[in-house]
Amino acid sequence: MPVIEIEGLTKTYKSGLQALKRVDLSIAKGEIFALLGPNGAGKTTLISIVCGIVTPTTGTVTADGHDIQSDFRAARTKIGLVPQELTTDAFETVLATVTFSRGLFGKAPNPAFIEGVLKDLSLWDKRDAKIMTLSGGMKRRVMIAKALSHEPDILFLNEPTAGVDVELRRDMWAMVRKLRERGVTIILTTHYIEEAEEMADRVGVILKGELILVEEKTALMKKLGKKTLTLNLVEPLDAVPADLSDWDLTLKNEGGELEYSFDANAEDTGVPALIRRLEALNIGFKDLNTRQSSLEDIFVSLVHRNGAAA
Ligand SMILES: Nc1ncnc2c1ncn2[C@@H]1O[C@H](COP(=O)(O)OP(=O)(O)OP(=O)(O)O)[C@@H](O)[C@H]1O
Repeated sequence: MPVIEIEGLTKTYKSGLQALKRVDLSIAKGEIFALLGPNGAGKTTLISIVCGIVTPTTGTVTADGHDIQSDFRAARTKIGLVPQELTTDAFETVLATVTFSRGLFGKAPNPAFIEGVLKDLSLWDKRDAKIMTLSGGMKRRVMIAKALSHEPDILFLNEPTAGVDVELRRDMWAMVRKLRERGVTIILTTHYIEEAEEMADRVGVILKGELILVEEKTALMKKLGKKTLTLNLVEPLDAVPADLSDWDLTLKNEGGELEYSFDANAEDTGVPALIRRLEALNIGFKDLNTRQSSLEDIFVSLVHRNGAAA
């Protein structure tokens, strides 16, 4: 059963800018879904519509079966949103802010639950601190605590780790996993592909308002995955020799490294023949290694391909 169902969603802002072009997307309960896309692709617009902050031009969205427009309150109660920007009262304490946030959703007070949330986010010791006295990372944790205060089943994280340090990023990832274990569905947008690679069950790529791809992360990496063979040459080369034009080669590191990108799933990868040819040409190498292309490589090539096509 999908927990979020998006059908025929479009958004044209008053300026005439079409931020979303017919998005259809269904997200299953308990899934971690990563929405990737460059700046201005429409990620925030999409999230804002689902959270009822922006009105769609056409299309429907349901959250846990509730239409986000006709049944707004019920839909909104199911959702927690951690926005990109910090929006919170600087003069309030951590505990008051998070407690108040729960109240906004009409939920009965539950101090024990709030205590648990603050402890999970290592905020309990700071509960009496005013927000303005906290570090940027701590403020971000407060935003997450606020979003979780009313026990949502669906959590939107808009660029959760933009500009945070490595430690906080790891903490966030751990927290996201913990939430998922409890059955919370998580939709995150990110610029850090590493983050999607680490966390997501499924990945959606949005470009210029279009959801150009939605796929299981592992399948995506397998399907589009390439491997790169790097050879550390004995003598640097000025250019890739014409005799090697059958292979997709690039020189790196001032000609000291030869890189060969190939389809790891292919019957004939071209690797053995390349090695033989190098030997015949007397191009020696000291060392070699191969690596699987990352989600980042895949993403960059997708953006490149679509950008070039447009
Ligand atoms: N209120 C608005 N009025 C007019 N245009 C808007 C408005 N909000 C966003 N846009 C435009 O819609 C497009 C999509 O913006 P959106 O914020 O959804 O992208 P994004 O993928 O979240 O980007 P980022 O990663 O930079 O936040 C952009 O071209 C943006 O300038």
